[in-house]
Amino acid sequence: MVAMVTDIELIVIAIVTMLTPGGTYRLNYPRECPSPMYCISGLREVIQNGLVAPPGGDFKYFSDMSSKDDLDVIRRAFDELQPRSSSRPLTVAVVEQFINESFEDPSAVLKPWVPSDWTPEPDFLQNIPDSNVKEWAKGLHDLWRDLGRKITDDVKTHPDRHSLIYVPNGIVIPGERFRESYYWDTYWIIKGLLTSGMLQTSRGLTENFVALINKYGFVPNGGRKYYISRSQPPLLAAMVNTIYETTGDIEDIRSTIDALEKEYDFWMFERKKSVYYKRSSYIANVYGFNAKYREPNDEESFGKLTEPYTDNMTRGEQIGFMENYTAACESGWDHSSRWMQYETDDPLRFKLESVRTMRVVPVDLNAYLCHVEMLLSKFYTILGDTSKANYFDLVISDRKRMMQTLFWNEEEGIWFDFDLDKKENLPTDYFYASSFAPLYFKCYDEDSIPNLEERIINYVKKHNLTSYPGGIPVSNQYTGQQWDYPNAWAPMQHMIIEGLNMLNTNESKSIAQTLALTWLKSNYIGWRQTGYMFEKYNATQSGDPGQGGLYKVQKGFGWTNGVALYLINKYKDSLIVPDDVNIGASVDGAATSVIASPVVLITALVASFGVSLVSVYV
Ligand SMILES: OC[C@H]1O[C@H](O[C@H]2O[C@H](CO)[C@@H](O)[C@H](O)[C@H]2O)[C@H](O)[C@@H](O)[C@@H]1O
Repeated sequence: MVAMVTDIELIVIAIVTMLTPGGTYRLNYPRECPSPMYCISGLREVIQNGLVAPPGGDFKYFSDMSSKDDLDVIRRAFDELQPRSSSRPLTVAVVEQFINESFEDPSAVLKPWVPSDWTPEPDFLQNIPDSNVKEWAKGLHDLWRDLGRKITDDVKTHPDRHSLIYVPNGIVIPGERFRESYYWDTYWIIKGLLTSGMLQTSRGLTENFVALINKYGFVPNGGRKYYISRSQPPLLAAMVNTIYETTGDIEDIRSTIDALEKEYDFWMFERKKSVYYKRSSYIANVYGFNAKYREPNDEESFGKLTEPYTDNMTRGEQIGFMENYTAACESGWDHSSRWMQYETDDPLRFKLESVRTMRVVPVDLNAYLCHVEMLLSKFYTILGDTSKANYFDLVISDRKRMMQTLFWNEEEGIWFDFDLDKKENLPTDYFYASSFAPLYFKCYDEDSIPNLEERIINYVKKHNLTSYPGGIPVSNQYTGQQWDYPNAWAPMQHMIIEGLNMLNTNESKSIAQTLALTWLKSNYIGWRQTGYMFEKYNATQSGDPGQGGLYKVQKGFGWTNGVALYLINKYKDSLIVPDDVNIGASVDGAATSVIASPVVLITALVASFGVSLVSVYV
């Protein structure tokens, strides 16, 4: 029987209220300046108007700089510079000099950090049979030293001077412009760290998130104040569980449980929707943003990323756009056709201007939260609190019923997002990697889906997922956005490979292995050609980095390395990588080029997609 909304809501509110310290749900919202340079009036406008250019053309750099003195002092100094008459205009040189004198490079407060549990020859390397793979795995393991950072004490003592949020332990960053920690990336980073035997570092990362939950009530998108109006996919419980499965140490649970429940409350109070469908009501979760925290357009790039889209909008439209844009950032899928108008006759079809994230009930978010509920039940059972464990069991069965009704598509044999306006699934001929989230997180009732294994395998075959040389594309729609075709992302490969593996049939395991080997081969070729690991790849060309979106493809790269290390370790006995890779190919002109110039590469990419590439910073 499906409970009516009022019943479920009453139960959820009563019990969550009962569980919340102090009896009521309260979200802290410190009014903080998103970033120092952003809060010097006049300077902010000068930057927004593009009078001065940041290094690499990336305005996020300005938001990441620290002020050398208290903001009031910097403000006064800037006021002094303001032209008193048009005969003394504020010139580029004057502003540049002011920025140089008053602010410092973002790296000043993020010191390179080699985690103390990093060792040159971790155990897992010894068991890799192929020598090329072994050398590559060693190179990946070494990258933890490049991506480790420690936040200096100045950020703690003078928080107003920095956009960075102080956390007590070292962090592992994704790489390049992403020079702070990111929430959901860290789940896959931890998969790799544990492969590398770095338990203490992994625990430190989860402790940092616990500190953020204690401060804000949730984990912000990333470790900067300009990210505190939104979170990212809630994977902290899954991180804790991954650590607990390695250690079996109950302390790993005891020390995080209160924060995990507090975070769960955030999602259940701040990101909840009642959905009335087929004469019943359900509670589901959607991505959104906290207007209480700040204006929706206080984002990190001084409006430079969104300007082209909002220029011709009214103020009201701009606010609606920014709310949905920010909600898309919270999903981690920023940006994607998943959140846009998709009707074929809509002139705004697949245009970022039409972003409507808050009108979509996302299948992956609900699978993540279902998993949180399962883990809270598991953790409370381990801690001996049966009444809380029972409560979460109850919630899980409602969650599964909701997911079966709103997301499961009997014709296609997989789960899809639900459109709140149309009251139906998003078009089922569109492929999105997120459809596999309930499989990976086991959020379904086996009794309600006969032949699940066969259904899922048929779906994989229908979309020829094993046929892509560069990994599974995140979607089958081309929009020029980065969470769309032909980009292939490490976290999605991991989720699909593991989901198929867990189905535990010979065929599903063999497909999982094929997908894993293809992905690793592509990562390896890219690495050999350029010397880098990338944030995303091109599904259509083994070894090529991904493209499109609002910033150029980033190197580093935290979650890609984490997934590669994890999969190398799992498939080491079948993994053989090619010997004859052309070494030295160029990616956006960064590496030494002996075979292709950037122009040749871009021309080749354009030819293979049949469309022009969209990128603000390329
Ligand atoms: O500045 C643009 C966006 O950059 C981030 O998103 C992308 O990188 C993150 C770090 O790897 C990743 O978690 C996310 O899935 C990517 O789309 C940032 O998280 C966004 O909020 C931001 O708008």
